[in-house]
Amino acid sequence: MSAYSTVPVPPTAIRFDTRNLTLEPAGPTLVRRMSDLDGLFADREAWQAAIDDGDPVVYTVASSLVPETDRELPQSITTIHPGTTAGEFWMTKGHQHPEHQGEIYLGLRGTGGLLMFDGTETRYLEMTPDTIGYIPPGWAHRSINTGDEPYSFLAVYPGGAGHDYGWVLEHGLGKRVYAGRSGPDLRPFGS
Ligand SMILES: O=P(O)(O)OC[C@H]1O[C@](O)(CO)[C@@H](O)[C@@H]1O
Repeated sequence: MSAYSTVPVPPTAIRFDTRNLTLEPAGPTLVRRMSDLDGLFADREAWQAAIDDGDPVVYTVASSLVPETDRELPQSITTIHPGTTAGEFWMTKGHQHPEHQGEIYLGLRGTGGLLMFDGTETRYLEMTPDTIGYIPPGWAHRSINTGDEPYSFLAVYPGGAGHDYGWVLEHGLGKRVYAGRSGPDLRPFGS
């Protein structure tokens, strides 16, 4: 038997409840409030006002029991609540994987966007239920709820990839996504 086949999770059936959008056996659930998104929305005053007004939950990430460790393949369901901050759609913090590795997202419910940036080029994918968004190695990524109901998607990613949030704070993601008259309005990051 390979040394890798014994740690840390044995072959396991993970139940994906498509109605309640849960994974069982469940791992930790991460809750990100507005105050966790410091420095990410263009309008800092509007961001602070939302915190003062109750610090709403912007998104949750519910993981299965597979851990974020090297060679493992964790899964999680992210749900971003609908909302805007000074017109900018609510979104995940966004990160780069320090160990450049790919990742897939499967749209489950609601409508969203997958914004990717490689340091030069920006790509934006519309995400609806049954769309698989592919994030190639080396592309920082952020998800955005572009609808008026919660947007949920399943992520599957290499457990050793890591999350670099500083890179996104420093470089942005090339664009910002605002609520336009007829859908998402992508504006240059620095505008
Ligand atoms: O790490 P962030 O940018 O807060 O966003 C969370 C997202 O990242 C992941 O943890 C994995 O890339 C997803 O499960 C989740 O959608």
